[in-house]
Amino acid sequence: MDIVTAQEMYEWDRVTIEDVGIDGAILMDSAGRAVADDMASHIEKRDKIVVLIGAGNNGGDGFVIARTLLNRGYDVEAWQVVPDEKIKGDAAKHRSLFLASGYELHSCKEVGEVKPSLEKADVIIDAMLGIGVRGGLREPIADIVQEANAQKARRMSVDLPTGVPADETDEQITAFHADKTTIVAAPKMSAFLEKTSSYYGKWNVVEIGLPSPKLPDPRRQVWTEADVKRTLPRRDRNAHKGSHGKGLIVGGSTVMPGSVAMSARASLRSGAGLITIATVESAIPSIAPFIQEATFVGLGEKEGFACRPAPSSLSDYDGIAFGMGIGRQEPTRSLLSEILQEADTPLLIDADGLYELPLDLMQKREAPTILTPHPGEFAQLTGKSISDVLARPFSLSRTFAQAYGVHLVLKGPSTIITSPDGEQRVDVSGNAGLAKGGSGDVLSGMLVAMIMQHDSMMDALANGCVLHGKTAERLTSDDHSMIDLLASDVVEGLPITFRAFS
Ligand SMILES: NC(=O)C1=CN([C@@H]2O[C@H](COP(=O)(O)OP(=O)(O)OC[C@H]3O[C@@H](n4cnc5c(N)ncnc54)[C@H](OP(=O)(O)O)[C@@H]3O)[C@@H](O)[C@H]2O)[C@@H](O)CC1
Ligand SMILES: [K+]
Repeated sequence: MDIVTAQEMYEWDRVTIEDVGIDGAILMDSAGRAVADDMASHIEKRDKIVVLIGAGNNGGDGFVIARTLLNRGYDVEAWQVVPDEKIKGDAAKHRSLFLASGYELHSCKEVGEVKPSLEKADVIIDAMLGIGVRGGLREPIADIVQEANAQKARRMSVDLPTGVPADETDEQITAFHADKTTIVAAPKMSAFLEKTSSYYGKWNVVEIGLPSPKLPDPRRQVWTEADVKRTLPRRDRNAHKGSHGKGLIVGGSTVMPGSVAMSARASLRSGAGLITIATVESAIPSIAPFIQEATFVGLGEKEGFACRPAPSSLSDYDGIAFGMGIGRQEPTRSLLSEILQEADTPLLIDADGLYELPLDLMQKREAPTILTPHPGEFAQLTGKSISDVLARPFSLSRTFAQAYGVHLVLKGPSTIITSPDGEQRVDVSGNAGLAKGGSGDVLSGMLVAMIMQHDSMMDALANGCVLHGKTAERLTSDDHSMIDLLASDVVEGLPITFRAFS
């Protein structure tokens, strides 16, 4: 499922109308009818429905939706919240069709006129503004949004909640707070951003008749369960332990010995053939009983933290993860520098490994490098503030991944995975149960296993993220709550997820 910016959506409309020749008013009719069909499945015939209609094409969709629902016998009051002369083009055409069909159109210049209807409504449909919003809301729309947000009615938005821009934004916004949004054709970026996603409520996308083969590829998509099922490698009957990769997990310290064990276990539960843990010599006896399937390499240590030299024969491994519980001390960072220069296999760097990362060495690597920061770690890597990262995760990820030639997994409620050439995939699985210590260690372990089994790095990373999130979702819907779920529960929940997906 592609994710678009406003500009990309306008280009899709242009291609459809100008290049393919589908009439704009017909397209609007298809869009409005598709949205009406979707909303009708959430509305009862006895519900009092108010449709709020703005001046642009979002309002045009609103005229089609109101007419379609009235044709089907729903109890609808249509309210135009802008002066007649503002309505132009295809929207004006659908306004005429609405009136010519014999339906009543109310209009208001200020919120007081529509307020009694909003108070009586069971459902408020917002077709005031879509991707064309610019700047803060003007009156009377600002007041109407506030009034609608204060009602008990179910709020449903067409394409976007009014006031939410399609794209990344630094601005503070006031917006319609939808319980449900029916998105037209493709989700817009703002559905995945911290500041704006909550305004959408539950959302889904309706198909409106755009010609897929002709639409420019935004190179940004939601990675769905179906995508995982399609791309997850199948196991060959003749496989042996070497077929699925030898992985090396470098991490841990005397004060944090457990995280490497968790990563290793997650890696093995995700199909890695063999896993070696490289950790400080003194921690091995305490870790080993918890992970009988792994082999160990002892690292030299200074005051409990790992130091050079790196494990010999790094090239024997098919994938390496570095950083979990390793600490941020200088000797540890020298160890990473050595590994960055010597490892000619995919290298994933997480957690403490991301601290003061030598970016120049990363740029020089020929084998893939994968970084898995959360927003705080990414802010430190880019020199931005966390709020900048949360406001512009798509653009900052793309710029960074392209500049340093890395695969970036920017973790969050919407995890954004970016390739060195700027392709992006978004994983929306998971829940607040994952916001715990150890979740990142589990994900890193899973990703190393995925990298070793997939031919495509992007498939590996996106599949690993979705399988991680889906496991948490399943566990919190069955035996656990988001409060008690532990990272180790996720590891032990992996078998059922893999059975469901493969
Ligand atoms: N091609 C098609 O037919 C298809 C179109 N589609 C639909 O069209 C939508 C995009 O339509 P759009 O481009 O007309 O923009 P839209 O969001 O309606 O807003 C423009 C109006 O808002 C006004 N306005 C702006 N900012 C404002 C503010 N802060 N406060 C108050 N007013 C403000 C602005 O006024 P102006 O600034 O021009 O005076 C103008 O009148 C899209 O989301 C989808 O629903 C799809 O169905 C696919 C097919
Ligand atoms: K809207």
